[in-house]
Amino acid sequence: MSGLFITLEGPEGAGKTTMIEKLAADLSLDGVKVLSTREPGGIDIAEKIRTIILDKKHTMMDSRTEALLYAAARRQHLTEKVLPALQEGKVVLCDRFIDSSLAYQGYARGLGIDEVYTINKFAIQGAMPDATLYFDIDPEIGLKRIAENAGREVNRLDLEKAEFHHKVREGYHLLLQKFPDRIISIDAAAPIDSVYQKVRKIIDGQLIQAGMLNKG
Ligand SMILES: Nc1ncnc2c1ncn2[C@@H]1O[C@H](COP(=O)(O)OP(=O)(O)OP(=O)(O)O)[C@@H](O)[C@H]1O
Ligand SMILES: Cc1cn([C@H]2C[C@H](O)[C@@H](COP(=O)(O)O)O2)c(=O)[nH]c1=O
Repeated sequence: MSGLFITLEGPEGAGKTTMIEKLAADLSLDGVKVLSTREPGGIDIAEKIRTIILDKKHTMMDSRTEALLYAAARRQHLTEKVLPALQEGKVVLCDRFIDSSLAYQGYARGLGIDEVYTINKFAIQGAMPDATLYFDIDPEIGLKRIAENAGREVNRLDLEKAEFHHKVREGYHLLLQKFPDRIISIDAAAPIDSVYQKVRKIIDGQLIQAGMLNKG
């Protein structure tokens, strides 16, 4: 049996981590086997790559180097953690995946969505998510949330100019048009409970469709 691969995407502070934590807890209570993980990271090699990419001192990092490092971290995380969990029939909830590279490196950095997609196709060998929840938020609101979250360390990407963060959002909007069957947009400016209700409804629909949850 193969599991279900769900990715969560969006600009900084959109609420992805908050939603993954709630979902993982509730799905586990419903008897669904869940793996929650994140990119870049989730395993030792990829967490080390994350430290290199997000280090605030690395202001000299070339955009293509950045795109390749994200793709390398993705490859290792996918083969070492995500694919084995899917083979065990688990629901994998992944905080960021290929669409982050397309929006941040492809569009906001200006490398080109199609070029960055090409290197990522090499990295993932067809392992695209079954569904992607995109948390849409004005970057000013997202960055304010992060600034108010004492536990969240500020990283190199957070420190980019406001224009960059607006381009990230624009990039995601282009991806909604490019992948309309896979990416579902959610208004992330709404209160946490209302965002979560929408998320749960979408995930339940996916689980029922995949025969992994019986409801009512
Ligand atoms: N819908 C919401 N309304 C208000 N605050 C929220 C909402 N969702 C999350 N938050 C708060 O915003 C902050 C950022 O949320 P979270 O860490 O979940 O975002 P994120 O998308 O994972 O961010 P990043 O990817 O940049 O780390 C947290 O303090 C969280 O409690
Ligand atoms: C996977 C991926 C991530 N990014 C950026 C997005 C964020 O600014 C950071 C990750 O930090 P978070 O707190 O875990 O969200 O990295 C990117 O630019 N490209 C990618 O492929």
